[in-house]
Amino acid sequence: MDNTSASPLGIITCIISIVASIIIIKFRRTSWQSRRLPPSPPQNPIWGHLRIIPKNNPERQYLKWGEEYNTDILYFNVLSQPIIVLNSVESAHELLDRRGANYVDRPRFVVYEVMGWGITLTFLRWSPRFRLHRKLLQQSFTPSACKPYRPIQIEEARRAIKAILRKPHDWEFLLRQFSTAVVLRIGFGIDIQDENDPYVQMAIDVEEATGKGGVPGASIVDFFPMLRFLPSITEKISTAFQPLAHARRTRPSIQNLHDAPWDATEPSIRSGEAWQPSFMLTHFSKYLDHEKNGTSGEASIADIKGAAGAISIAGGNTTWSTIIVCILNLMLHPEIQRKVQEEIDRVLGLDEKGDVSRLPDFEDRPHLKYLELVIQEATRWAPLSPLGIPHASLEDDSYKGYHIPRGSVVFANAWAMSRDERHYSSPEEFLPDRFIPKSEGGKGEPLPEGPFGFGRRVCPGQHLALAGVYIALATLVATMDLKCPVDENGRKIEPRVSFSSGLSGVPDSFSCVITPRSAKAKKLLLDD
Ligand code: HEM
Repeated sequence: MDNTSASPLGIITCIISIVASIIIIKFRRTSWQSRRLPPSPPQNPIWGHLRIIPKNNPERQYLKWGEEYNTDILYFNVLSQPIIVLNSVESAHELLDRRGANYVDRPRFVVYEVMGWGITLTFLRWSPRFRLHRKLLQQSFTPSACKPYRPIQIEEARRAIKAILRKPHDWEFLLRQFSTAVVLRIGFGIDIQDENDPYVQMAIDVEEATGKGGVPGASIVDFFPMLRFLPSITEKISTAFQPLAHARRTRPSIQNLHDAPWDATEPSIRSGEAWQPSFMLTHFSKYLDHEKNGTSGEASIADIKGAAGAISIAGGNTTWSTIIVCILNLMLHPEIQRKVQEEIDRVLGLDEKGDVSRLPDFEDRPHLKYLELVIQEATRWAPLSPLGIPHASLEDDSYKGYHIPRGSVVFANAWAMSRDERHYSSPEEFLPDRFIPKSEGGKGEPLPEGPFGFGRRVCPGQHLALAGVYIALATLVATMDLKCPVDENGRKIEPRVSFSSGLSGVPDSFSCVITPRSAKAKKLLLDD
C-alpha cells in the first residue's frame, strides 16, 4: 500500500500549500533580488530558469554558460529557489572548503525521502543527526581505519577475477558483484557466496533505483514537497511526476537493503559469534554494551542501520563504475595498458619464464604509481557524479562581489572542473601521463579534486573506494589482457562511449575481451 498518495482533501491542501509557498518565496526574494547576483542566462518571470536547464547532463550546459559569460560562478532561479553552480576548483575551495560551515547543509531531497533514504548521511540536512552520522562514517573510513578491511578487498578481488577467468563474458556483472560484496561485508558483515546470492540482486535493485532517481533535489516535487501526496495518476498526466512515481515504486527495495542484511547479522552479533570486521559489528557491539550497562550511547539502532545502509548504497555502484571506466580506457589505449603491466611486472617480479610471479596486494600500492595515475585520470575524465550532490547555504554570502542568498542550492560542477583548460591540456583525452610532475619530465597537471566533492560533505568513503578500485584493477591487469572485440574481418570494434545521467554517470555496457596473460597468471589465480 502506497502511504504517500492522498485523498481529494489532500490534493486541495497540496494546491493551497503550493500557492502559499510561491507567495512566501516571492516575498522573501524581494529582499535579495535587487542585489548583484552571479551571471545567469535570461529567465522567465514566472518559472525562472526551470525550462532552460537541460534534464540530461546539465553539467555540460553549465560549463558552456560559464564560458559564454566568462564566469566560474552561475546563478539560476527555479521557481524562486536560488541555485548556484560552481564551475572551478578555485570557487569550490573558496566557498565549500574555506567557508565550509556555511555550506554544510543539503537541500531537502523529497523524491529520495519518498524512496526511503530518510536517515542516510548523503541526504541528511544539517542537524545533530547529520553530525552524528558524519562522525560515525568519517572516523570509520580514514586511511588507517580502512586497513582492517584490506583482507576483505583482496579476497573479493581475487574471487572476482577468478570468476572472470571462468566466465569472461560476465566480467561486468562479476565486477559489480565484487563491489557489492565488499560494501556488504564492510557495512554489515554479510558474506556473498556466488552470483545467485539474493543480496547481489537486492543491491543491484537499489543501485538502479537510486541511479534512475534523477538529479537529486531537481524535480518539481523537491521544490514543492506537498506534491508528494498527489495520487499516482499524476504521473500519467505529466513527466514531471515520474521521479515521484519511480520513488514510490522502488521504496520497498531500499527498505529491504536496510532491513535484510541487518536482520541476518543481528543475532550473531548479539550472541558474540560474529567476528568479521564490519561497521555494524563495531557500532552495534558498542550499542549492546551500553544496553548491558544501562547507559545510553550516541547512536540508536536506526542510526547504525542508516549509516551501514549508506555504505552499501554510496559505496557499491560508485566503486564498480570507476573500475569500469578504467577498463574501458585500458582497452581503448593498449599502450597505457602495456605501461601498467610493465610497472606491475617490475614491482611484483617475473619468474624464470618471464611471467608475473605473484598476485598484487596492498604492500605494492605505493610502488604502482602509474596505475594510481590511471585511476586518478579515470575519476577526472568521467567524474562519476558530474554535479556532485548539492550543498545548501545557511547564511547570505558573497563571492567576487556577487551575492549568494541564504538557502541557495549549491552544485560543485566536477565536470566543468575536469574540463578546465587552465589546468588540463586536451581535457577530453584520457592521458594519465598528464599528472607526471614537471621535475620528472611530465606536464605536472593537478590531480582532480572535484570527483569526491568538497568541504564538510566531502565523500567519507573515498579512501575505501580508491583502495577497492586499486586492488581490483591491479589483480585484473596483473593476470589478464583486456582487448576490444574484433569483427569477422579482424577489425577492432570500438565501443560507443556513453554514460547514464542522474545522481551518478555510470558507463553504459560495452564488450571487452578478457583473456589470461599467461598460463602462470591463470595458475596464480586458480591456486589462490
Ligand atoms: C569511486 C567511488 C566514489 C565516488 C566517486 C564518490 C563520490 C562522492 C561524492 C561526489 C559525494 C558528494 C560530496 C559532496 O557533497 O561534496 C559523496 C558523498 C558520500 N559518499 Fe562517496 N563516492 C565514492 C565511494 C564511496 C564509498 C565506498 C562510500 C562508503 C563508505 C561512500 C560514502 C559516501 C557518503 C556516506 C557520502 C555522503 C556524505 C555527506 O553527505 O556528508 N562513497 N561521494
